[in-house]
Amino acid sequence: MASSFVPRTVFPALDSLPRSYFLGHHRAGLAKMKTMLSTIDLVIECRDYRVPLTSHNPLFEESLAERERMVVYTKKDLGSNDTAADAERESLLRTHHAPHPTHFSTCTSPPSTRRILTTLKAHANALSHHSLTGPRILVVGMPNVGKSSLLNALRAVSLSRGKVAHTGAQPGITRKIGTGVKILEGRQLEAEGGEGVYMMDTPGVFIPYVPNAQAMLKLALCGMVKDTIISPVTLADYLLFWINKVDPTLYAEYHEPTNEIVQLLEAVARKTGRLMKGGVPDVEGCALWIVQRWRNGLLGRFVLDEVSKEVLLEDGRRRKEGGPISLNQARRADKEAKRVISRSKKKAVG
Ligand SMILES: Nc1nc2c(ncn2[C@@H]2O[C@H](COP(=O)(O)OP(=O)(O)OP(=O)(O)O)[C@@H](O)[C@H]2O)c(=O)[nH]1
Repeated sequence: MASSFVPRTVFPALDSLPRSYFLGHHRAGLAKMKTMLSTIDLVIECRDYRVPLTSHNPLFEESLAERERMVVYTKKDLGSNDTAADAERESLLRTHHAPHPTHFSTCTSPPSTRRILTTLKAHANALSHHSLTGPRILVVGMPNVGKSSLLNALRAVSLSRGKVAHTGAQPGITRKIGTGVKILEGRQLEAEGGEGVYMMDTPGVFIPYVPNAQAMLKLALCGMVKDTIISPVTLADYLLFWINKVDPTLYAEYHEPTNEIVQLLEAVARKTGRLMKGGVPDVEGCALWIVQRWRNGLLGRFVLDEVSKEVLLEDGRRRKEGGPISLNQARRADKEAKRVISRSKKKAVG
């Protein structure tokens, strides 16, 4: 019965879970970004609002530190429905990133895009005295965080132009650094703006070493890791763990509150007709389906990282102690990721 249901307070440790997804094109993309820095005026670093701490990739600060930076938390609409909690979270994150400007974006919300454009204009106005061609911006972030969608949104709101960057539900849609795309006309700037403000899309770059299995699960749940890397049932189980903490009635149309993922998935299979030969429930297919529903905001909207003054302080301290990550370490992580992917492919074939 719902009234006697007790959600799990801890998720199993899962020590064997892959912890790396740092691929060759991530490393190559980052190295190229580094060589381009002298032609860049501003780096926009995107992080996912649902995992504001976990989606922080230290590689960007280390490799692109010489340039001014703006932090944009994407997919704000998928984060929460609690206005007071959002306001507090946003204020803490703004203070945490100061003096870098921080924005919270929903790619389909013109007001949030306009706020970013206002900051970009101010930045460009301050710069354009010494730039002949106009300011250049690089947008960086983890895979699937919403970089291309942000670029398209800025261009649509500012110039009423259509989509130029490819977007998609899986990570790795953008594989190469794009040519500059205009997001502001020179005449939209107060000072001499040259040809306008151009933005370059970049491939998503994953964190070389994910500190623990829970962090990997959070990143995978938010879609930053290909769905073939972690078993869909494990991912769905992690989602169920979170939904039960937030509101177990979110899946009431399929099952009463439960901590048993297979029970829930079988109920989903029966209800939605996802059955295999002989009427066997397609548990894996249903696992992917419910994860996808959550990613689309159809199974609750909530933030997976706790954000408080203490947590932010502790996170900053831990990262400082962790020291910089060299590209050699990243290369080793790249090899490890390839091993993990090849193992998971073999498993899928077997
Ligand atoms: N709900 C919601 N979905 C978003 C938002 N921004 C992006 N998305 C979705 O997130 C997915 C990934 O977006 P992309 O813009 O392709 O992400 P990316 O960072 O360019 O991805 P890579 O190619 O892996 O680097 C797409 O399905 C987008 O529609 C947002 O603000 N809200």
